[in-house]
Amino acid sequence: MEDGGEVEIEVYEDLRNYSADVISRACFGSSYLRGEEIFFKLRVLQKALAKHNLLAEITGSRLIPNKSNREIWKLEREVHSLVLELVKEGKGLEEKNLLQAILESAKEEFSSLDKAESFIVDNCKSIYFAGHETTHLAWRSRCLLLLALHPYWQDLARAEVTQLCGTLTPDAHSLQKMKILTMVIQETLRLYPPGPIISRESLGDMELGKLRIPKGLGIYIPVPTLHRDPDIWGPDALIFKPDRFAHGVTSACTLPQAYLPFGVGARKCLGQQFAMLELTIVLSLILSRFSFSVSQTYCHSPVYNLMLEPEFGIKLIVRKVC
Ligand code: HEM
Repeated sequence: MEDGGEVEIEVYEDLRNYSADVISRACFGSSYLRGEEIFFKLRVLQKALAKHNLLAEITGSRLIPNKSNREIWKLEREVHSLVLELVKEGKGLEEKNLLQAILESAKEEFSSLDKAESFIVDNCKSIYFAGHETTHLAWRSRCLLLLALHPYWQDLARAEVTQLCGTLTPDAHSLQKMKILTMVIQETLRLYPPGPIISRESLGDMELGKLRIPKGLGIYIPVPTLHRDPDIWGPDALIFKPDRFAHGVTSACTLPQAYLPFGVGARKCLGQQFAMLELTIVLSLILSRFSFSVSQTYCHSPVYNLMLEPEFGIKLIVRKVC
């Protein structure tokens, strides 16, 4: 792209691949290309699983050998063997990565091979869903889209990056000071939390206000509903307004516990700091090199595929910043 020139880019798929690359390197080290193969299969599995209606499911329906369940089982077997092949390849390697850490835990925890294998495969799947799709959705797509729609905030964030880094790559010192970008990310996660539902199971009979909750009941917390409630965020709850976070979450709303982009309690997101850092680095790099606006061909249509995804991708008009 020449200085001053502009080009239309469908950023969603490119950024998804970038995300797979980052998390594959972090998880699988030098085997990241094989990691990407696994991520690709898991993506297909994610789409197949999303066809189930979470809230209106009949108990046991996932055990019926119909076409959709057979497809899911086949994919699960394929992912299982791919992960185990990768584990065999990685055995004996000296490098320290997440996969090696999972292998060591499995060795310590389980004496049975079957249980150890399920533990390894389940953890690899969790990292994919938890670490790859979420971050991808949160920033590469939604942050860029919201900044493209709000040039005022885009200019402000770029000015901050330029002031802190000049022509240099952001480092640990400058990243810590990026207040505007942090506010933009927080506000994006409020309006578009990548994990729209947090689930829990009641471990015992309990009462919650006037509700009686029996043991074993599945509880689904609709995060976007809490994040857009005017009683909590004020009458401008639906508006993109990053400066509501200028003094942190506590001052941004009347009930800070209702801000749940990374979940809550003991099972809260393990990758929160990693994700925030990754978000800030990539956004600052993009902002320092390009300005962008939304293409007229962009069609806003979020769909639920276990995560909220833009059905037709995200098209931006991108210009080089001189
Ligand atoms: C913007 C990016 C991200 C968002 C919005 C996000 C959000 C979430 C949410 C909502 C949960 C469920 C928490 C709960 O049930 O209370 C979760 C769990 C988890 N996340 Fe993230 N996540 C992100 C990035 C990452 C990354 C980059 C990693 C790993 C490198 C990661 C690893 C995990 C893991 C392992 C869990 C399961 C924790 C457990 O069950 O104990 N996440 N995340």
